[in-house]
Amino acid sequence: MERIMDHLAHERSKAQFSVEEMKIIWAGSLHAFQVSDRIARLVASDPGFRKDNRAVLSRKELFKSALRKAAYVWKRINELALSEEEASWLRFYVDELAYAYIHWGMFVPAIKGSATEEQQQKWLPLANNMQIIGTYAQTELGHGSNVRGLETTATFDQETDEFIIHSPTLTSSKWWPGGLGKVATHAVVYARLITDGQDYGVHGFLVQIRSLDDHFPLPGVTVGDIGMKFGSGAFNSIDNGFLRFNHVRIPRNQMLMKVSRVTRQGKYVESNVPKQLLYGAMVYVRQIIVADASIALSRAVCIATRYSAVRRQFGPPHEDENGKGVETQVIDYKTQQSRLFPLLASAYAFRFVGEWLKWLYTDLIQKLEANDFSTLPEAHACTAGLKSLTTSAAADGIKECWKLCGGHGYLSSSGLPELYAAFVPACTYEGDNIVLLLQVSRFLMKTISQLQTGKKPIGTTAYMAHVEHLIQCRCTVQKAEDWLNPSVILEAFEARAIRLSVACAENLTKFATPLQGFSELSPDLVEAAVAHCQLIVVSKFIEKLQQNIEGNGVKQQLETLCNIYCLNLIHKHLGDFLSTGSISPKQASLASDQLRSRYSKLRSNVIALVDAFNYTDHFLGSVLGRYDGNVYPKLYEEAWKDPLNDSIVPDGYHEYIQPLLKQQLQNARL
Ligand SMILES: CCCCCCCCCCC/C=C/C(=O)SCCNC(=O)CCNC(=O)[C@H](O)C(C)(C)COP(=O)(O)OP(=O)(O)OC[C@H]1O[C@@H](n2cnc3c(N)ncnc32)[C@H](O)[C@@H]1OP(=O)(O)O
Ligand SMILES: Cc1cc2nc3c(=O)[nH]c(=O)nc-3n(C[C@H](O)[C@H](O)[C@H](O)COP(=O)(O)OP(=O)(O)OC[C@H]3O[C@@H](n4cnc5c(N)ncnc54)[C@H](O)[C@@H]3O)c2cc1C
Repeated sequence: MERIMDHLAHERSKAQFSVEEMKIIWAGSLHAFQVSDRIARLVASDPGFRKDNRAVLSRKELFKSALRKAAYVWKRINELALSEEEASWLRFYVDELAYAYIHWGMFVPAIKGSATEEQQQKWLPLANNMQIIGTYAQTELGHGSNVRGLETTATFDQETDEFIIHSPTLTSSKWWPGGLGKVATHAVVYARLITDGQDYGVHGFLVQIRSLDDHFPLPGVTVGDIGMKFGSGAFNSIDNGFLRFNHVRIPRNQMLMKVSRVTRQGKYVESNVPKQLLYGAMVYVRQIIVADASIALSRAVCIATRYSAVRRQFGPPHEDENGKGVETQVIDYKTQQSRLFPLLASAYAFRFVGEWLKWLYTDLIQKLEANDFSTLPEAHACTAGLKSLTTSAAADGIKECWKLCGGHGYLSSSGLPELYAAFVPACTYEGDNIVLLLQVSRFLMKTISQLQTGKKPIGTTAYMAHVEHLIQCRCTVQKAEDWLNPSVILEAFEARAIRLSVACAENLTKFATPLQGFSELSPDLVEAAVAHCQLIVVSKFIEKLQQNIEGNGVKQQLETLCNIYCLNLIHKHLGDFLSTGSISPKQASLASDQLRSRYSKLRSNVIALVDAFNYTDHFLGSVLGRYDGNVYPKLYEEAWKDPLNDSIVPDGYHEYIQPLLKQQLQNARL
């Protein structure tokens, strides 16, 4: 036991940079680090936030435990008079999916984004004080991705000045909203607005669904939970629900009227803001999900990295720091490094692109407030594309981390199965990842077509202004070290992205209609969108390195991580880089050489690099990822805690094992 604890300490002593400074870089600022660190410790030390028993709870127990914790969170927020920032850190570190995620993450943002000032004044205080609990009811049984295809209707009744909310078909039942099944009292419901016999498409409405007195559904409302979901804990602590309306009436002023409104006379009036703002909550949440992706991936990487340094298999016996003969740490196998280190680099890359996306979103909101809608299409494309790219990579990465931990990774106590089950739906919710990439490709094709009209591309598409150069330029790499030059890397990624996009644009012209072309070429369009989004991540990582980064050795580590992120992408997408002529086969081989050399350079720093995430053992929730590396005794301890070990002889022995054994014995004797 001592040896293993010493072992991680030895790993930490090898770090060539200041972990404390890296923690600040990871957190985003000294202030963010201090607040998050304080709240993380507060949660970890409070037995009310215990979560190590989750895997063995039944669905009902799990749900009730999540309700208890959500109420306790609210109590602590008020008792400690936490600021909004501190409260959101508290909810984050409690790490239990419950209705509060949707209430704060979607219901409140939907009101902020789509309600008028007057409506916000009425509803936000109620929501902010938890006098009502809200959900976001958009998806239906029959339609999720195709929002325009939603069937729920909101028909204006001029006589009573009300909307009648109705579910005309089974497929129009709302299906999936979190917190809806058993908890929410109110919902932002997306329904087709019909007035004067005309259908104006999907709009948002604020609908009360349960009584605030006895919690029973209001007349005309049928509501319940949609059932168990993937994994044992994960999303099963939350009540994703179904909801059907039978001519439920709401006052006219509960239509969210920032984008358009219906007058007392039933006239539909559009305001000067683009109708896409109705989808504003999705832009907001997609940006948050990118940050979630870096957190989920970094958790998994932290577990797999620490465990890989503890775990030893095979190899000629080495001498450890105490001169004892020991086997090889699995982290020293080059295959382990080539699977793990790019994931570590990706966690950092996603962190920085998430930081930038948050800035982009804040900038968008400021512009929208000044009635400047010019950056909305780019913000939509960036949030959609990066949500897709980072969640797909993080979900795959978590799965890989679990395999990197061998058999023990499959144990619930590793924390990895539940992390995977909790995160993998991020590839679907807030927009299916392929559907979102198709939105990006639509934006790219539009940008390319506008190049011919002389319109200057801006922001993340600014590189397209250099299309003539990028289409024919040749990569200048001659030796492996040349791959460490950021401008060389950037140009290779720009060339690959624009060449894929331009090829799609040219191929689209060969079809009878754009619709037919988009449909036939959609796999290629998705690849072009991925290339563009990867370029964004690469360029934001490189930009981050151009900032003033303080701390002994910190910048050097980030440079190595950035190189690994970029070179590994080249390695994985070699087909694209070669087929577009963005690099040559010889340069690809030099990139692989350089990648191997970067792994060796990173090796002695990896434990410190995952320490810089500053995750408490409570938050990590993993025996394999423990800070002290004391894995084996704790695994053994955890095994004893399983309910099956409550009794020496299991329940069922007398009914099913003993009679069977007896029967077989008797048969043998006969
Ligand atoms: C361990 C970690 C745990 C983390 C736990 C977190 C908690 C989890 C909570 C999960 C909550 C989940 C909630 C949900 O899922 S809510 C439902 C979300 N639903 C979707 O995302 C649906 C996806 N579909 C869509 O977004 C759209 O319908 C789609 C964009 C696909 C529409 O395509 P369509 O071709 O029909 O286009 P439109 O006619 O609708 O659009 C026309 C133009 O509008 C532009 N556009 C589209 N969307 C937006 C937007 N959001 N903002 C701005 N602009 C937008 C589109 O590009 C078109 O523009 P152009 O005409 O200029 O091309
Ligand atoms: C855990 C979880 C929580 C959720 N929470 C909420 C919530 O709080 N509120 C809410 O309203 N919704 C919620 N949702 C629903 C979620 O937003 C939808 O499931 C999501 O938008 C995907 O839509 P879909 O299920 O209709 O998938 P579909 O669109 O039916 O996708 C099925 C397949 O078809 C493909 N596909 C679909 N359209 C196209 C196309 N045009 N081109 C190419 N391929 C296509 C997809 O790529 C996918 O492979 C939640 C879902 C999950 C899993």
